[in-house]
Amino acid sequence: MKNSRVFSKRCFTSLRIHLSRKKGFGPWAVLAIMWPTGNLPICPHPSMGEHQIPLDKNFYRNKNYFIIVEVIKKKWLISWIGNADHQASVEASSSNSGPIATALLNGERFDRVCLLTNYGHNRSSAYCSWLESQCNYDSLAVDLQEVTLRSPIDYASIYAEVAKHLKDLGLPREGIELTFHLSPGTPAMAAIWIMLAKTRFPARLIQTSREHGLEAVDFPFDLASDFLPEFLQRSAERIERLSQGPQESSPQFSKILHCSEAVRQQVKLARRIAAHDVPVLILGETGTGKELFAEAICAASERAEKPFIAVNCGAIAPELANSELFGHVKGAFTGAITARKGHFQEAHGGTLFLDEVGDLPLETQVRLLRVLQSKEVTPLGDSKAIKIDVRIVAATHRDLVADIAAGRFREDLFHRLAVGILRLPPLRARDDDVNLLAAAFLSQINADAKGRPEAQEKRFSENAKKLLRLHSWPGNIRELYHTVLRAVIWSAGPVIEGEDLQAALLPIQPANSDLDGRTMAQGFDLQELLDEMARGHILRALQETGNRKTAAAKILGFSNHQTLGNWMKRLGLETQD
Ligand SMILES: Nc1ncnc2c1ncn2[C@@H]1O[C@H](COP(=O)(O)OP(=O)(O)OP(=O)(O)O)[C@@H](O)[C@H]1O
Repeated sequence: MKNSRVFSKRCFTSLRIHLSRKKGFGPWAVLAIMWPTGNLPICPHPSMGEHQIPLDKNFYRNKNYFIIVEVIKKKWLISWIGNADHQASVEASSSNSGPIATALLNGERFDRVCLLTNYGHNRSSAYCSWLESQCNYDSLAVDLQEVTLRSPIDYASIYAEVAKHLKDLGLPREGIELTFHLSPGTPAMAAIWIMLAKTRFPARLIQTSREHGLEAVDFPFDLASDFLPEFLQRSAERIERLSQGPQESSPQFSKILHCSEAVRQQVKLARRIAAHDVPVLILGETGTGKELFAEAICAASERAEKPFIAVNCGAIAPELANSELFGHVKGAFTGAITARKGHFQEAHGGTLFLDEVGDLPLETQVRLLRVLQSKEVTPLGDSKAIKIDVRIVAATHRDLVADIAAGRFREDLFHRLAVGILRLPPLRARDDDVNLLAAAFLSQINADAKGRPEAQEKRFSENAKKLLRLHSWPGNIRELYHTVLRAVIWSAGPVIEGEDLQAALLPIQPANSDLDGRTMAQGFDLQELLDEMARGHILRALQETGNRKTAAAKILGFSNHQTLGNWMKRLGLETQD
């Protein structure tokens, strides 16, 4: 359940529901009306179009209505055909139908079943016909893919063939929920499924056995997040190796004010990587100076005299992303009255800064990867590819490791962009940088104000400096600059007192700030803070599921509703059955 709105104490006599492709909701979106009790009295067919739904006014009076937008994903099962499957089909014993048939007969329904086989054509086709006849689906269509392996225990060829087949199927794809069946085939085949499911092709895993029937397989680890941090570390080492000869002192980096060791390291890496014409990925919270670093890298590179085009990918409407980046010809789509060059063509010869690259839709990520590989762009509606020579510097504040694991960011694109990685630390982790930056901003503001009749040369009191050090700066350097500017305005005399600074600090902090809105200076009880968060999330999950504990437990990642019950008891939450 992705999104819901509560219409409190309102009555509808009828409701017009428009089913459409919604931004970010994948291909199928279902609007339904849901009772607080969890019933679904109306659930229109998940197809496009408008539905007029009559409602009984009295029946609905004084109740809360939830309008639910739920994504219905198509379910695909992918599996090898194993020896046990063949045997079951030949022996036709009712007690053992083999791993694949067991999954189809005892589990949820799949919209598509794709089977890989390294057995002969006749045997595998016969098995598929048998499987179709066994399953009580109205019409089960099994796709069979014959594969040649060096051997059924040769990891390299299993990996190459499976990955190729999944790519040919256009996976991973929004709107498709993948399931891999681990039981058929060799242990090497199972190992490859696990590896792919945890990295490039996020998928659920299942297994079957005679004793336990069908089971979901859960792993208490995540390859993407366990592996990628190490990869990031190795990338920094790779940049060090890339650099040869004495380090130039590049004045272009002088705008990056710092005295902390953490930033010094990043500037050193950036200086070196500027000299190599490779893509760069800059990671860091908002306001940490990612764009400043990108500009300095461009200015210190051989492309300094060529265009530097900065694009905020997060600000582009998803449906316009392809045309913005790659351009379009006249009439390519409704509204394309004239042809337009994309940012790639505008940056030809120079540097393209893709800020918030993690916000690009998956389809644009695929095109971007293709452009980076082929060094050619094809504007929308055109058939001719245009050669381009562009250096990419990308940046994001998002946790790309989590995005890759969740299938929101393509791992192959990540590797392509992350030849050089810079990780900009948040301001709170930069030792004395706060005071240095605040002093620099204050003297710049003093200098700008000079000559104005009411201008006063301002300085910080010791108390104000202390407060600067204690604040957690969730908006980082951007927040620091604006706070100093506000404090200059608030302070009546030449000294910025602690109270002036306190008044200038923004009271609202983002929900994901480390201390949930509190500063270190205020002090906090970690356990109490965690319990408070847990209470909030549990109540939200219960509200969204109409108090159905099993469904709420699933949302919260608990294995069953008893675990949720235990948490609720410990946190003093009443069960509202
Ligand atoms: N080390 C620094 N020295 C001086 N000014 C800095 C420094 N780092 C950042 N700034 C300034 O802080 C502001 C925010 O920096 P920038 O726009 O580069 O951050 P960002 O990480 O790209 O932010 P966002 O993720 O929101 O796009 C800019 O005005 C920039 O000039």
